[in-house]
Amino acid sequence: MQTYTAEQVAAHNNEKDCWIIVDNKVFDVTPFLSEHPGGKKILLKVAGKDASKQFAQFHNAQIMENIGLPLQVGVIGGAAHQAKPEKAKPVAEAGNRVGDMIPYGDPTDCQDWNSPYYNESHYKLRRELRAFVEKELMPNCHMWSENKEIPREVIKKCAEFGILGAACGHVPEEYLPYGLPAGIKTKDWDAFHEMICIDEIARCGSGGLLWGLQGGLSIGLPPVLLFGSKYLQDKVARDCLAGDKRICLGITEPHAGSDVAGLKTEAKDMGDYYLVNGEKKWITQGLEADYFTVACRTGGNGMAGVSLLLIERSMPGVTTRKMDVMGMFGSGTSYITFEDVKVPKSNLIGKENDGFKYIMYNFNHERLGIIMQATRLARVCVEEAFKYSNKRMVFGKKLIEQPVIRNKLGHMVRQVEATHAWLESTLYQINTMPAQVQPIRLGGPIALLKAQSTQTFEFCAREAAQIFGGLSYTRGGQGEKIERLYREVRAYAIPGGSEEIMLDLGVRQAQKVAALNHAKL
Ligand code: HEM
Repeated sequence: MQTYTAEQVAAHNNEKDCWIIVDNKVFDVTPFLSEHPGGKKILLKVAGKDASKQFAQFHNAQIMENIGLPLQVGVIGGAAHQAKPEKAKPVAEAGNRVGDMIPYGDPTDCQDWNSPYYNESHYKLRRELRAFVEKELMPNCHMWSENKEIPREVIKKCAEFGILGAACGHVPEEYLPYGLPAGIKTKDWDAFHEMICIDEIARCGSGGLLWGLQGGLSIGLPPVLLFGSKYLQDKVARDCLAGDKRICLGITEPHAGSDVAGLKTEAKDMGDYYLVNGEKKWITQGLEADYFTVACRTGGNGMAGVSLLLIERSMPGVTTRKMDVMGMFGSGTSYITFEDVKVPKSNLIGKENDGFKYIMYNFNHERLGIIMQATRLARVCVEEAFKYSNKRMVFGKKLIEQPVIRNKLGHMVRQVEATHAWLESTLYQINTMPAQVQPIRLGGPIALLKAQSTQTFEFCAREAAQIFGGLSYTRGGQGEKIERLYREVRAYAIPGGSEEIMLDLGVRQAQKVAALNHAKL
């Protein structure tokens, strides 16, 4: 790239020829003057000068990446060598340190704390994912969210990186077209690897992106993998994990949400097929799904009469329509109708009338996914708030110098760190506790932890929004992530078991376990 001296740049100082310097990079902003959302005059005031401070004050990193860099014409002499490296130190030389060391912007194990939970494979995974997410997802995340669509080729790229394969727990090697991320073998894959995958993607600060990539897949495919026949697994698993087909889970209905056992979608036994009629609502990734793992009533009332069927879009009578919702843009939230759909008996997942058991089994995995996401999204609020408080000047001081702002940050941090520590301790149980006792021992704590994580997320989104002020009320720009996250909180606090149901379930389960343990109550 061409090098210039500050004196050379200073000559480009008028409306017809306007250059500026930001962080030792030289930009020709002449063609951008009348398009600049902040105004022409403000740019002309710094024409030919170093405007690094002003740029940092009003823009986020994505603006430099997407709009600034295409205007770059050179660097300040020797800056190619002097330029600050992107990261404080190359991660490879910094032990387990990952990220920019923004206070609490990453889990403590990434910021020089010792941890009993992670080995080199976890750090390798984190580093590789971070580079992938920062290059392929983060710069365009806001645009996809505003367009309410994640391009197919992005989903394919994520599949090729192994991200889709990583979203469904333990997947047999034969169904993983691209293996797992960072070359990790299936036998070595554990709950912490899964958490790191979600954690790194969630750094984009968009639940819609996460759900648009894998929100349906991570809950729709596991029942097929765990309980479906080889025929069904062969039919769907590889294509879905390759990002070529999509699958979703259809449980919630207009008349049955938390009350799963009350669902009404009917699958009538017609001999060699089921005739399915009913409606499903708020189905993530349903809009473009090729396959639907659907809870239907095959027996009497209540939980004993529910079965899971794999319904295919190609079957006549399946219709999906886009729902207009508050957030999670790009995740394909849909309303689905099944009208006289003939579903072959070979598409029954597991045994007839055992569906409720499968759904409940699946819920712990689903809830852990929600917890991992909500905890990182809350952390994004902390990170953004810390960064902004360190640059925003109010009453002659940086925001961080105001005790009231430090108080807000303190409350945010203590909740995120407590939630993350509880999550890690729970994942350690998933890795080490015998599988057969996990549903009874972990169902309650996972339910309570889900409520803990979503309330933490809600608190942090609110407090970060207060710190960002009007910027968090504005779509795009510096408060972009906070504005989006504030709208996405409900998508975490309600589905997968609302906070109210979770808190109640957690205590009921505790009573059950206490009885089994002959607790002296
Ligand atoms: C490469 C150079 C620059 C580019 C590509 C650029 C781009 C942008 C963009 C995309 C926005 C809209 C941000 C939003 O949606 O919130 C914006 C806003 C703004 N820019 Fe720039 N800008 C540049 C340089 C500057 C400089 C040097 C200054 C100050 C001297 C400046 C001052 C502002 C201001 C005051 C706003 C409005 C901020 C707000 O809405 O809160 N810009 N700029």
